[in-house]
Amino acid sequence: MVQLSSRQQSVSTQARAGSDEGRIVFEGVSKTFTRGVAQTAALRGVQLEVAPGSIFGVIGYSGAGKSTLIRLVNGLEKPTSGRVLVDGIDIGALSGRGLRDAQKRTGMIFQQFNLLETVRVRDNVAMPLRLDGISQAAARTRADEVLDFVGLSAKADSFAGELSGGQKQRVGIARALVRNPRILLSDEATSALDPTTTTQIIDLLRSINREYGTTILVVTHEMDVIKDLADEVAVMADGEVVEQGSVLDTFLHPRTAITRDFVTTVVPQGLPDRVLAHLGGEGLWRLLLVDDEVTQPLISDLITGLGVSVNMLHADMTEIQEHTVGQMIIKVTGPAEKVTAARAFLAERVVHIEEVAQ
Ligand SMILES: Nc1ncnc2c1ncn2[C@@H]1O[C@H](COP(=O)(O)OP(=O)(O)OP(=O)(O)O)[C@@H](O)[C@H]1O
Repeated sequence: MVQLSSRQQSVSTQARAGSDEGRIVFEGVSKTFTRGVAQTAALRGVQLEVAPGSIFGVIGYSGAGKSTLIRLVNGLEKPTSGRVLVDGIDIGALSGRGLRDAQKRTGMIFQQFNLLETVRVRDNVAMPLRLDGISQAAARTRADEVLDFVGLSAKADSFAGELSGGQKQRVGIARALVRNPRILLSDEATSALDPTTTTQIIDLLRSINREYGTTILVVTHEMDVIKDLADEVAVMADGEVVEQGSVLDTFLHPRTAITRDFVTTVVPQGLPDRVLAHLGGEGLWRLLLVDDEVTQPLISDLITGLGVSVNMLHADMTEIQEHTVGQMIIKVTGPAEKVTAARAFLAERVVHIEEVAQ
C-alpha cells in the first residue's frame, strides 16, 4: 500500500487528540431554507462534537437533515444561526479564497459517486489538483498514488463510465483523498452498493482512518453501516439530534423509540405476534450479553441451579466495535418464587435484561 504523504504519515490519532486539526464542532446550529414564503427548518439547534481521528456516524430517516448537516462542514451551506467549527475555524464565516482554502482540507464522497463518466479515472482523481493550478504531470502522479492506495491502479486509464459501482466509489474516495484532507465526509456513500461491495468500501474507509488518522463523518440511513464503521453515533429526527453516544452503548441501551427502530434493523428485538400470542407474559425476557457473558453456560445454570424450565425462542450474535454482542429471548417457567429468583440471577450475569413487549 502506497504512503499518502509525509504530512499524513506524521499525523496520528493520538497526536491530534489535543489539537483542533480534524475536529468538527456544531455549536447550536440551525439551518432554515426559505423558498418564497415557504420555510423549512432542516436543522434545529444541533450540538455535536466530532473528535479528531474518530469515525462519527449520523443516522436518520429521509428528510432528517443529514445532508444539510454534512454540507455545512465543507461550506456548501451556511448556518442560519450557530457556528460550525472545522479545524477550529468558523467555516460559515469564510468566503472567497478563505473558504476555498478551508474546503481543500475536507474531502467528500457521495451516493452517486459524482464522477465525470467520459473522463479517464486518473484524470477524475487528478481533477481537484488541476483546479488548484497544479501541473497535469504532478497531478497525475499524485492521482496514481491514491489510486494505488484504493486498489484501482489497473483502471487508471479506463473511462469512469466503464467501472462497476464499487469501483466508482473507490475512484470517488481516491479523488476525495487526493489533496490529503484531514476530514472525509461521506454522504450515503454505500447506499447504492450491494452488501459485499458495501463491506469492501467500509473496510477501505476504516483503513484510511486507521492509517492516516483521518476524521470521517458519515451520514447514512443504514444502521448496519453505523455498526460496522462508526465509533460514535448521533441519531437525527426532524432536524434535531435526539440521541448520541458510543455505537456499542447505543446498540445495548437505545433511549428513544427512533433509535430502537434503527437498532432493530440490525438486532431484531421482538418475536412474531403469532408466537407471542401463545406465550404468557411472565418470565418472557430479552437478554443482552457482551464478550465473556456470551460464552457462559447461562441456560444450563438456570435449569440445574434454579430448577426452572427454559424455552429458548431466539438467539443471535453480532460484532459491534470489536465487541461480541449476543441476544437471547427466553421463556422461563416454574413456581413464581423460582421465576423471580431466575430473573435476579440473570440480572447479575448479563448486561441487560428486559421484559419482551407484548
Ligand atoms: N436547498 C434546499 N432548499 C429547500 N429545502 C431544502 C433544501 N435542502 C434540503 N431541504 C429540506 O431540508 C430538509 C432536510 O433535508 P436533507 O436533505 O438535509 O435531509 P436528509 O436527512 O439528508 O434526507 P435524504 O436522506 O432524503 O437526503 C428536508 O425537508 C428538505 O426538503
